[in-house]
Amino acid sequence: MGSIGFINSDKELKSRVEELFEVNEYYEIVSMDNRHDISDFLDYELSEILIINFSDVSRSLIDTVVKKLKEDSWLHSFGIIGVYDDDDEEEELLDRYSDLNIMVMMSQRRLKSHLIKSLDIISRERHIIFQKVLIDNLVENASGTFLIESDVFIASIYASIITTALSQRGVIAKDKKMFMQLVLSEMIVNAIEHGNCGITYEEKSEFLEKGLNIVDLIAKKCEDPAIARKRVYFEWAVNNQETVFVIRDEGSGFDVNKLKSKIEEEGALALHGRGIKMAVKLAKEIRYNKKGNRLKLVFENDETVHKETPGGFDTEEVLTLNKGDVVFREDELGDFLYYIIAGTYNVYVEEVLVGRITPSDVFMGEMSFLMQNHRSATVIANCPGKILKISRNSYINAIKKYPHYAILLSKLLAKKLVRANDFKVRGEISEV
Ligand SMILES: Nc1ncnc2c1ncn2[C@@H]1O[C@@H]2COP(=O)(O)O[C@H]2[C@H]1O
Repeated sequence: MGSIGFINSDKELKSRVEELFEVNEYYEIVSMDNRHDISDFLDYELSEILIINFSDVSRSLIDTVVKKLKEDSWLHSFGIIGVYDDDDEEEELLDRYSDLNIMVMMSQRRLKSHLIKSLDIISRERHIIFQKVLIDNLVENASGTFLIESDVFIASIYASIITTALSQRGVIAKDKKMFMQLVLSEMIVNAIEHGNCGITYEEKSEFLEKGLNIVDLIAKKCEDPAIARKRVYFEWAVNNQETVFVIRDEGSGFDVNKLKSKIEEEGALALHGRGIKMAVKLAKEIRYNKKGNRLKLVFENDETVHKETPGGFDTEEVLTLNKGDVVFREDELGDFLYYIIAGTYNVYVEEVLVGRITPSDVFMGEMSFLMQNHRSATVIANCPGKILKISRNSYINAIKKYPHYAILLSKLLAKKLVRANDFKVRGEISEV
């Protein structure tokens, strides 16, 4: 996962966060409290996760991140874990920084219980998120299921993982991402609260009126092992036209007709949270099963969204390939580098399969491109795919403008080498 950047100038918070990482061998944290270090870190580490203190008095630190993102949002496609102190309003912060890919926001109180836990989930599911390790194919269907425990914070992480992936794939517009994330996370929270934990609206209101937090009510319910064992099943499937989500819980359901008539009576669904209100606006279809413990939401894909490509290459030619198409042949002169938008590709040397290239490699054809000589292998599309053809001139110009493109290419080559070593040792084609 590489280093995780922590942007913050609050000394007390710094030591609290670093303490959490000390006992964890898996992640390495780099704390930064000045613009210069942040700039360098973002350019050269190309980190996947940043932790940002959004209550930082030194706002210019956050502005540095925003500026970098504006320069090249493809290169800096990291997810953000936001922390704030209790004087700040989470919703206000989310609104203010809606351009940033905030995967989860947590108050400083929750750091101990949720920071490492959130990182673990993002790290486990990272294959479906980050642009540079993106899912194989734009044209093929993709689907998956998450099993979610009764933890309200975790719900929002899963919702953001999937909406981040959809937005990066160009399935939903960036400005819609935040709303879809909110809808899904509220629906999952409903399934946890009212489904698995069996909390009634009356019980919830009573608890809240006492000034208590719903998180504590859920924790209290989970003292019963039978409730604690229950999970929410969050399924997603995306095809060329639409994205379907199914949220199912293990509770006893509720009277769907009663909800329907309440909805008709109250028009704007006054009694039911912002999640349902937004879902009604955004979704093409919302359907509960009879029992009321399974919700299906269908969203139409946004056809007008352009999938992000690396900055500086916007005018290059996009090639569409079919299975079996030859991208280039061994020994040809290699003047172009290819950015992989979609598809998987087999690599043959003297007709022997030696490797497989996927979008996680980001580029292909970099070897002869860099060394100005002949292609080291023949590359053939393994399924329908899309690639961006980048000329030497364009790449060199991009490096002049953003020197870290050179670092990115070196990092990718190093990864490929690790994989090739793996292939030599184990004789199998693995994904790094
Ligand atoms: N063993 C390998 N595993 C994965 N990709 C490879 C391997 N060997 C060559 N390639 C890729 O195939 C490309 C063939 O053309 P290039 O030599 O320009 O650049 C090469 C790399 O992008």
